[in-house]
Formats: sequence, C-alpha cells, structure tokens
Amino acid sequence: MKQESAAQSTPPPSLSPAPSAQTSWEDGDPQTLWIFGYGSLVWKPDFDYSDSRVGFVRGYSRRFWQGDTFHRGSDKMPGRVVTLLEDREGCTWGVAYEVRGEQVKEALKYLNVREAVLGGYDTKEVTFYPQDAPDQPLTALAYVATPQNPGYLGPAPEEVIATQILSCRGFSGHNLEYLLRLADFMQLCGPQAQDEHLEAIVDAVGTMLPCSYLTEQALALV
Ligand SMILES: N[C@@H](CCC(=O)N[C@@H](CS)C(=O)NCC(=O)O)C(=O)O
Repeated sequence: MKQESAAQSTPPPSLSPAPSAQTSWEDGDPQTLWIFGYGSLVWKPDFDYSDSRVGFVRGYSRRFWQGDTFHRGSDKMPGRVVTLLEDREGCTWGVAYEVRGEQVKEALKYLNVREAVLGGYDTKEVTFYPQDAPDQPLTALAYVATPQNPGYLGPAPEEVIATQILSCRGFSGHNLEYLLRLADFMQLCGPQAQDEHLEAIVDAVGTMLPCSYLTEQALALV
C-alpha cells in the first residue's frame, strides 16, 4: 500500500461529492470500483486490487460498536470491531482500493463472505477524499454494520470496550491485534488524522497491560 505524504489537511466543506463514476456496483458489470476500508481492510484487504489511496470520508465517525463472533471473538465472548456512524462533523481515515475488470467480481464475492455473511456488514456508497488530492473525490463502496444487524453491540465506555478487546480472540486472531494494527495505520496517516475514540481505547488498553508489554510483545501475545 502506498503511503502518501501527510501533507494535506481536511478538504474545504465546499467540495462537491464525487462524480458518480459508477452509480451503483449492482448495476450491470462495473469495470472499475473503489472499495473503502477503515478497519481490518486497511491492513488486511486480502483481495487483488490495482491501486490504493490513503484518505478519508466525511460525515462518518469510526466506532468499535460492532460485535464479532467469528474473526476476533466467539459466540460466548464476542470481540469488538469497527463500523461507521453517521456524524455530520465526522471524518474517518482509511484506504480506498481500486479493483478493475475481473478483480471487481472476485473482490465483491470475497468481501460478501468476509464482511456481510460472517460480519453482519451492509454495503453503502460513500465519497472518498484522497489525502494527496482531496479536491478530486471518488465514489467508493464501504461495508457498514448498522444497528439493525444482530451482531451490533452499540456504544460503551472506552474502558469497557478495551476490556472486551483484551479478552477476545477469533479465527482471524486476537482482538488486540485488530486494535493495534488499526492504530498503527492511523499513525502512518500523520498528525491531521485524528480518531479520539480509537486513541481512548488504546490508552485504556495501555493502562490495563503491564507497560512493558504494550509494544511488539503485546502483538506477540495475540
Ligand atoms: N468494513 C470495515 C471493517 C471490516 C472488518 O474489520 N471486518 C471484520 C469482519 S467482522 C473483518 O474482516 N475482520 C478480519 C480480521 O479481523 O482479520 C473495513 O472496511 O475495514
């Protein structure tokens, strides 16, 4: 994944939404599609893509409010993974992946299982602003877990979320790995990419782990 320089700030509010290059991924057989990742997809897309851009979507905030009983948790101890919450003042950083030709069908088929069937996510069209060209927004597909899905856990104090994350693991690994790799990605985005909710959970985890562990050793534990 190319890491753009952290030069850009958030776009001026006047920017118009992206021209809908592809009004809907369900219409016909799209030849090009952008997929926006903001959770595990930023560090583990696991599908073939032709290009990727670091950037953000406006009008949404990322929250660890989706339960996960497969990838990072179990039926008895559901893990916590992220979803997008509609928030007029929100801005969520992530990665958009461009899939072309055969990659489109393969990516959608794979993500339908990973995100929708196993994760409870629905698809939603969003406007993505590349960090290096926020004046040239793109229409992208995002996977969002709404409050109507059975795995939705909703809001909780960050300390409670941190406790759950420290106690859960699933078929894709420990929930702590999920949190720390997302936090690592946000560090790469630069100082203008803030996520107070994520930072509060990482801080809470830090107070619960022996400080000598909240480094590579923490990842070795998971
Ligand atoms: N849709 C979000 C969240 C995706 C996400 O974290 N989904 C979970 C499904 S519950 C997942 O794929 N987990 C794989 C893993 O944790 O390695 C994204 O775009 O990154």
